[in-house]
This record gives sequence, structure tokens and C-alpha cells, in this order.
Amino acid sequence: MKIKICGLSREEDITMANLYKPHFIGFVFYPPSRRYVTPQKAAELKKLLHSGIKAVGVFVNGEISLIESLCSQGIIDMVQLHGDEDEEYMIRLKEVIQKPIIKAVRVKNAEEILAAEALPCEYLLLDTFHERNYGGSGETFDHRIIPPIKKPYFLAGGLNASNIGKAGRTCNPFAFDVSSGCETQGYKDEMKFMGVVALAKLL
Ligand SMILES: O=C(O)c1ccccc1NCC(=O)[C@H](O)[C@H](O)COP(=O)(O)O
Repeated sequence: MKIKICGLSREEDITMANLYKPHFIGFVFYPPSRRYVTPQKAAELKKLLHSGIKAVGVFVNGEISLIESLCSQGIIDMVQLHGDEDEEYMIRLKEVIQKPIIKAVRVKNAEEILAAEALPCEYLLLDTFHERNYGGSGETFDHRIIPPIKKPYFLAGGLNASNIGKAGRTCNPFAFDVSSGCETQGYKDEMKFMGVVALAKLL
């Protein structure tokens, strides 16, 4: 199974990624997040990242011009829309970038997932719905409500080395997405990072 580790913000985090090689890493370009990285910091980190690992830029209702600029400079390889972006926004974005788009759905019910499948994006990302924040909450949702869908999806929300096995068996995602589950006191933790990446690759 593929795995994305989200919320990398320090040189040490990139060293872990280069050692344990998740398939994707995420840079969060959402200033209120404690995992926020500036475009300049992301550019520095991307230069250190192994070329085989895809960097995903995570945005919440972000300026299309910023996303376009990060894509054209090669700072990000994929775009994750984690806010309230609608079809019209995504069509405008697709007119200016050629990179794959992941649309996050903060899951409330099966109908919303089915509706999101029709959006102009290559992947969905199913995450826990939370009233007070957009993502990275460390909380899980009930994977049994995910309906059969054709579009490949990342499964997110409170995943860690002790629950990805069961999660993978329940809903068979394209990839896992983990952030809080490989952190200790708010920072990426090498042992947890290594454990969750190694386990995902075995599944
Ligand atoms: O990580 C954040 O701080 C964040 C903030 C705002 C929007 C999205 C954010 N993260 C997106 C991700 O892809 C996370 O990995 C995903 O929400 C799962 O996080 P966690 O439950 O902590 O594993």
C-alpha cells in the first residue's frame, strides 16, 4: 500500500522521509496550521527531498496564483485541496496547472463522497470531519460508511501504526495519509515515522 506523510516542516523531517521513503509527503500552505511552511521554506525542503518522493502541497481555499507558482517552480508535484473549494474553483485551477489534484472530503456521510467523485480531480482524500479545524486533527472516522467508489482515494484521519492494518482491510484505499500518528509533542518522531511507513508498505 502507498503512504503519504503530511505536515513536514523541518530539515529533520526530510531526512526521515529520505531514509524511510514514503511515496508522498505533504507541505501545509495554510497559515493557521502549526505545520505551516512558507513557500520559501518549502522550496528549501524540496531541494533536500529524494527525487522519487512526490511533494504534495496542501491548501485551504488558497489563492490559485500561489498554487500555480509553486507548481511551475517545481516546489510541489501534486495539489491537495483541503478546504471548501468547489467545482468552479477546480476548473479554474486545472486551466493553469497540469499537476494531479487531490480533493479532500471531510466525511459526514456516504452521499458527499459519491458527489465528490464527480469533481474534476484525479484523487479524493477522505478525512475526519471536525467543526473547528480543516485537517490534521488526529481523529478517526467510521470507515464502514465509505461507499464503493471508482476514483482512487487517500484515507486520512487519525491513522497510525496500530490502526492502518484494520483500516486497509475495511476499505482498501489507494494510499494512507498520516500526520499526527507519526508525531510526538507536535513534531515528527523518527520511530513512529519509520514504523508507519514500513507497515503500510507491507500491507
Ligand atoms: O495538517 C494540518 O495541520 C492541516 C491543516 C489544514 C488542512 C489540512 C491539514 N492536513 C492535511 C492532511 O493531509 C493530514 O494528513 C490529514 O488531515 C490527516 O491528519 P491526521 O489526522 O493528523 O493524521
